[in-house]
Amino acid sequence: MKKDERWIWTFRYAWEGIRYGIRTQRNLRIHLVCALLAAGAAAFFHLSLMKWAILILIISLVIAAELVNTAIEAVVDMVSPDYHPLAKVAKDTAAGAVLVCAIASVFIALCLFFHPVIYFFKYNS
Ligand SMILES: Nc1ncnc2c1ncn2[C@@H]1O[C@H](COP(=O)(O)OP(=O)(O)OP(=O)(O)O)[C@@H](O)[C@H]1O
Repeated sequence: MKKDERWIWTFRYAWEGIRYGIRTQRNLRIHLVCALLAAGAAAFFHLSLMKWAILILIISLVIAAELVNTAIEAVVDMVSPDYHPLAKVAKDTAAGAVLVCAIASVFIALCLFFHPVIYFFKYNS
């Protein structure tokens, strides 16, 4: 394979990983639905460009954390199919990372939408 063709395959493998995550991880699908709802709300409330940027950043962070969690689960299942306390540590801390990002995303969404929602109901009631 030519060197300049390799980056295309890198994208292809990355896309396969994302598709695998969506296919197998229920939580990832839930995060994606929440992300679509948040993007719809952002469009509805005409969020500023800066707020859009923050929203996209936190959505990407949650989805990336979920994909890394999926990767860690796969590696743990491969190297330690039987119970091992370190396998438990790896899976639980990876899941903890997703939880931290998900909780942060809820608080950030509250900050982003607080004023637009207040103004919307103030001037439409
Ligand atoms: N090989 C193992 N050794 C020790 N504990 C394990 C092992 N596999 C799983 N566990 C424990 O069981 C929990 C659930 O594991 P599981 O593989 O079902 O992950 P999960 O987070 O439920 O994955 P999914 O997102 O696919 O539902 C882990 O968080 C961990 O505490």
